[in-house]
Amino acid sequence: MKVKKPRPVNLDLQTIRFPLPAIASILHRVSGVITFVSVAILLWLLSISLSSPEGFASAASIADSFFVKFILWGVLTALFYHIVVGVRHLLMDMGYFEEMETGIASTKVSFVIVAVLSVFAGGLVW
Ligand code: HEM
Repeated sequence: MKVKKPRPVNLDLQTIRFPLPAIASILHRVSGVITFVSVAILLWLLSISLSSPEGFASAASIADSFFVKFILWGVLTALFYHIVVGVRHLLMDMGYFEEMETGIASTKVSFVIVAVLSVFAGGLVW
């Protein structure tokens, strides 16, 4: 079929403005992937720590560096983000927050909850 008038096409990602719920959705997928990868690493660390008293000591020394603590904090923040925004997603599946205004408001509330939990995660790690 031939289109008479060419339709406007904008594939330049740098000029597309995403609404806040769209950004939250993309980050939710990213946080899911981070959680998926980190589960394997955390299980490996757990198995070392449970293997023997020496194993526990070496797992504790691995987790003692600033770099590893920073990664652990990031992993916990990604997990909290995934859970909080995931619950919001499930509420949307039930029919809540489907309009643009409530969608944006619930996204902002989710971000604030995640920020608080992220500070809490920092307290746990350090
Ligand atoms: C080890 C734990 C978890 C892992 C590795 C994980 C991983 C993922 C990944 C990779 C996705 C993206 C799928 C996609 O966008 O195609 C996803 C989606 C989702 N996750 Fe998780 N997840 C975990 C725990 C949870 C928890 C505790 C919740 C609780 C609310 C949750 C809620 C959701 C929801 C609602 C979606 C669908 C989002 C959508 O349809 O766009 N997840 N998860």
